[in-house]
Amino acid sequence: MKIFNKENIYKADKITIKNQNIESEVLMERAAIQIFGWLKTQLQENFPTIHLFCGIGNNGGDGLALARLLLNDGYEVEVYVVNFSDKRSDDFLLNLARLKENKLWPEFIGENSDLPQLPEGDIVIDAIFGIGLNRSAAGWIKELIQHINTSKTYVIAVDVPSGLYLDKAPDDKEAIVKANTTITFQFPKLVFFLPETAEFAGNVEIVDLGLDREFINTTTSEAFLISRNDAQRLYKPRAKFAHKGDFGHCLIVGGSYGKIGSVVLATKAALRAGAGKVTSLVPECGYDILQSTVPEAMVITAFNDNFLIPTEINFKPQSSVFGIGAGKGKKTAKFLEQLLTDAHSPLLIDADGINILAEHTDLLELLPEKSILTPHPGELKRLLGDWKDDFEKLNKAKDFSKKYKVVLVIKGAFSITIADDNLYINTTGNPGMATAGSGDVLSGIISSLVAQGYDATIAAVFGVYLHGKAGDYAAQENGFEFVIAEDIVNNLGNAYKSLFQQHPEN
Ligand SMILES: NC(=O)C1=CN([C@@H]2O[C@H](COP(=O)(O)OP(=O)(O)OC[C@H]3O[C@@H](n4cnc5c(N)ncnc54)[C@H](O)[C@@H]3O)[C@@H](O)[C@H]2O)[C@@H](O)CC1
Ligand SMILES: [K+]
Repeated sequence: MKIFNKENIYKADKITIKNQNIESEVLMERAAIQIFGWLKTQLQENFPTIHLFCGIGNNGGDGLALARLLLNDGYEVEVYVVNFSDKRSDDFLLNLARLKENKLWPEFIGENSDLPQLPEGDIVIDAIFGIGLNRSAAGWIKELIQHINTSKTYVIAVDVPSGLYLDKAPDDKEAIVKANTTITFQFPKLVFFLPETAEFAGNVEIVDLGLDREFINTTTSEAFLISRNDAQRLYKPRAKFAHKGDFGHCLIVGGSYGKIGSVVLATKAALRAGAGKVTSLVPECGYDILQSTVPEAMVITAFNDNFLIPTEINFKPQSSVFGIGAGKGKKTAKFLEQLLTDAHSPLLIDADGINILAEHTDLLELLPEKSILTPHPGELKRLLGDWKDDFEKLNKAKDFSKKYKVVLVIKGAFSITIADDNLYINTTGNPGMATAGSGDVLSGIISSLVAQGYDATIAAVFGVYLHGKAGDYAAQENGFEFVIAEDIVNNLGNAYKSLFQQHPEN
C-alpha cells in the first residue's frame, strides 16, 4: 500500500474531482460517511455524547459533515468551531450552512472562550487540523489540545491527529492531539508508524474515499505499508516436483560459550521458513547442542572451543547469517572479514556482526551488494551515529543503504526495511515479541528466504512480515508475556497459511 506525501494526496484529490466530474464537497461527504459508519459499528447500542472540534479548513469541514450525519441519526452532538482564522474553506462554509439548516448552531471558540467540559466516557472528534498544518499549534489552540489530551474521553482523530506534520518531526509535542484512534483517508501516513510520533495516532484505520485508481497506480511513492495483500504478492509458490536443492542452502554463523541458543533459534527458523538445507557454523562448544536440538541441520565447527575464529568453509551457501551470539572479539572480527572477502552470496549481518562493522568501519566497503543488516535502534546508532529525530534517522539510513548498496532492516514496533531509496513499513507483530532471541529468529527467516531465491529486499520485507505474523499467532494463543522466541518459530506455518486464508484469525 503506497504511503503518499502531502503533495500527492492533494493531487489525488484534485484529479479525482476532475475525472469523476464531482464537486469537492462530494469527497468530504464520502469522508464523513466513512467515519460515521465506523463509529456507528463501534458504538452499537451505546449513545455517548460526541464532542466535535472543527477547524476552519477542510479537516474542520469533514467534522461538520460528520456532525450532521450523527445528529440526523439521533446521536447527541456538541459542535465547536475552533475559530483560529477568517480564511474558511468553501467546503467548511458549505457544511456549516448545512448544519445550520439542520438547526444546529455550533459554538465558536476563540482566544477568550472557556474550554468546554469533556466528561469521562464521552467521545471527542478531533477535526481541528488535517494535512494542511503548516506550523505548530500555539496559544489557546495548544491549550485546547492539552484540554482534550487530559480529558478522559475517547479521542478519534479525523485524517491526522491535529498538530502532527506529515513530513517532518514535531517541534512541540505538547501541541499535538493524542488520539485513541485515527481514521485516515485513503492513504496511510508515514508519521503514524515512526517511533516518536506513532503514539499520537493510536489505532490507525484507513478508509477508502474512492480516489482516482489510475492516479494511485501510476504515481510513485517512496514509502509503502506492507499489507496482507502485499505480502501475498511477494510469496513464491512451490512447484509440485521441487526438491530440496531448489530451496537453497543457508549457512548460519554465530554463537559463543553461553550463547549457542541464538544459533539454535536461527537455524530452526531458517528450516521452518523453508530453506532446503541449513548448516550451522559454531565454536566447538556448540556442536552437541545443535546436533541434539536441531537434527535436521548440519553442523560444522570453528577450530576453537568457545568463540568463532577464521575457519575455512568448503561449500557455497546461497545465503549466510553472521553475528548472532558471536561476541565481537578480535578473531571473530577477523572471521567476518574473511567471510566478507570470500562471499559468493548475500550475507545477513545481525547483532554482534553489526557491532563489529561499527567498530571496524573499513569492513563496510567489503559488504557484498544486497547484503542485509538488521539492527535494532541501539545497533543502528553505533553504525550511523546519533540523529536528532526520526526523519534524520531515516535519511541517514537511506544514505547508508545507498552508499554500501545494502538492505537495512530497522527493528522496532513497526520495523522499517530500507533499500534503493524506498521504505517498507511492517505492521505485523506485537509487544510479546520483545523477548530474547526474537531477532535471531528473524535473521534465520530472512536468510532462509534469500537461500530460496527471494531477492534480498523482498526477503527482508516478506521475512519481517512473516516473523511478525507468527508472533501474532503466538501471542493470540497465550498472551504477550508468555511468548518466547521458539513460539515464533513454531507459528511460522500459521503465518504462511494466513496469507491465503479467506478469513485469517489474525
Ligand atoms: N483527499 C483527501 O484526502 C481529502 C481530504 N479532506 C480533508 O482535508 C484536509 C486538508 O484540508 P486543508 O487543506 O483545508 O487543511 P487543514 O484543514 O488541515 O488546515 C486548514 C487551515 O489551517 C491553517 N493552519 C495550519 N496550521 C495552523 C496553525 N498551527 N495554527 C493556525 N492555523 C493553522 C492553514 O493555513 C489552513 O488554512 C485533510 O486532512 C482531510 O481531513 C477531505 O475533505 C476529503 C478529501
Ligand atoms: K484532525
